[in-house]
Amino acid sequence: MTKLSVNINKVATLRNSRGGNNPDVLQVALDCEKFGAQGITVHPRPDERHIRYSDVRGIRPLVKTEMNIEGNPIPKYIDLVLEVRPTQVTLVPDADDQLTSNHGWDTKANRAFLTDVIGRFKEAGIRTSIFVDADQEMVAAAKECGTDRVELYTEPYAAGYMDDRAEAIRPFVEAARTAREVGLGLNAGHDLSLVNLHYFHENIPWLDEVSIGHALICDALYMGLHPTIQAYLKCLR
Ligand SMILES: CC(=O)[C@@H](O)[C@H](O)COP(=O)(O)O
Ligand SMILES: NCC(=O)COP(=O)(O)O
Repeated sequence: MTKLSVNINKVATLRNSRGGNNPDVLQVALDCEKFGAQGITVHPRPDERHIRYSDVRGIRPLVKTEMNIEGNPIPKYIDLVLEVRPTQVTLVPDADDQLTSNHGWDTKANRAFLTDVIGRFKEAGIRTSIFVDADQEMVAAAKECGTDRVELYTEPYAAGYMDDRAEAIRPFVEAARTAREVGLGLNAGHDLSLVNLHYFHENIPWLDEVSIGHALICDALYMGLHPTIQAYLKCLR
């Protein structure tokens, strides 16, 4: 079974645009679960322009499914994750001022650093995942860092889907096979949508989790949050 984890960063971005607490990010997290989401993802950035560190602390006790915290393991992020103890932490190599995530880790060049950070989170009983490009070498090297899972960065798949979806999925199937062979769990995310999700899942049915935010929240503007979450779940059946 592939779990759908809803990334609620975009809801926080909307709230932050006016100050105040509308929409209420904590309530949206609860409602996503009520409407069928099997996890909640947040990605606090150092400048807190999307989800805030205080949101992460507020959401943790409310989430009854799985909580996934994504981000660059700078010291204050590591402290937050160890304090909040989510189900899963996903390490993403974002620069401070990056608009959004746009690449995975070089797991060979950063092996010592990643091994150390992964070890600290695993010691605290937190499942770990490393954000990687669809590159078999990077997936295999992620295993050597001691992580439980990898998350494949799917933006290139989403970008290539309309032109030639068979070609766009190819490196992802290869990377996913490597993950399975070396015994890593498998997540995926970034720009997955109602257009491209079903084909992705059909080709990689052993996926453990997808985390989806931007397209899902956009769809919810038209369809409503409950029908939207149900539509995404249908793509994963
Ligand atoms: C790692 C990843 O792909 C997501 O966490 C994504 O970066 C979230 O995007 P925003 O923070 O831009 O909403
Ligand atoms: N890890 C990917 C994620 O959480 C959501 O990415 P996106 O759907 O907002 O592009």
